[in-house]
Amino acid sequence: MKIIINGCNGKMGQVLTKQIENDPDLEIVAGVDRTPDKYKNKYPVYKDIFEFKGKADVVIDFSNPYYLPGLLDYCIEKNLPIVIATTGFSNKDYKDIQKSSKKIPIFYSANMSLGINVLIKLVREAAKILAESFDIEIIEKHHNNKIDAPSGTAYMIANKINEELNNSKEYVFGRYTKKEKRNKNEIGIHAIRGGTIVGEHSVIFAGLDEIIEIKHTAMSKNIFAIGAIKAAKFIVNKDKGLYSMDDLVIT
Ligand SMILES: NC(=O)c1ccc[n+]([C@@H]2O[C@H](COP(=O)([O-])OP(=O)(O)OC[C@H]3O[C@@H](n4cnc5c(N)ncnc54)[C@H](O)[C@@H]3O)[C@@H](O)[C@H]2O)c1
Ligand SMILES: O=C(O)C1=N[C@H](C(=O)O)CCC1
Repeated sequence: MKIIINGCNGKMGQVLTKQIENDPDLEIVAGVDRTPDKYKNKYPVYKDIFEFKGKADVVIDFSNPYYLPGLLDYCIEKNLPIVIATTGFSNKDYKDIQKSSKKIPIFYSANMSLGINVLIKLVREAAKILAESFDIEIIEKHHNNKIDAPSGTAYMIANKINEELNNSKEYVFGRYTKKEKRNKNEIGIHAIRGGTIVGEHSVIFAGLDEIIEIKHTAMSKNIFAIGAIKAAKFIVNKDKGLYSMDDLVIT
């Protein structure tokens, strides 16, 4: 499988490079990054994906939302499947991803780890039982180089809980602007940034005299790269459409 890595000189791009280079079935044919000379990669790196004239089977993207329009245009023009792992997208970006998936296969997940996707399954079940009488709060922690907040994963967890509750919840980000008591219809979402924290997500169900906390801790970035490779192997021969971890790990 011939792969283009978009954002290849970022932290995730470099972890993904190592994982792919250890798999004899995979080949990186090109990388794309706005700082193409930052590392001595074994593959050519371009500033703009349209500069690559060779053949590829799939694109894996760990970069920045700024890249999205060009990336989708390229994949549609070449009829290439794409795995999008970038976070921090706007509502318009999500609509563009959905629209593009009517033409090409797109796999999107804000978190490629197996663990977070099992956590989502667990918190959906818990929310079904507890939402009437328990307050739900999400806390995420990441390293001090992360640009977007709250994390794409925190949004994804909140959206899945809300889906389970007929979209009855509204999101409250931090509480410093609020001078009133907590409303029952809220999901609070809180972001912490510091040091080299790879990624932690806790979902807290707080009730009368009892608390349930369901937590995932990422111990290395390898879990995201391994998940993205699995996603690439999964969509490479799929028809156009929008795919997610639900299709890959949760049956
Ligand atoms: N889905 C997942 O499982 C998962 C896991 C980890 C990270 N991420 C997401 O992946 C993205 C990348 O994470 P990272 O830690 O590697 O970040 P990073 O900042 O280390 O890397 C991003 C790379 O993209 C390039 N880039 C950024 N903006 C650009 C622009 N405007 N034009 C061209 N190139 C640009 C940068 O040069 C950099 O090399 C983030 O959105 C992060 O949240 C997702
Ligand atoms: O390191 C990051 O940046 C991460 N971003 C994703 C998110 O925003 O949810 C997934 C975890 C790591």
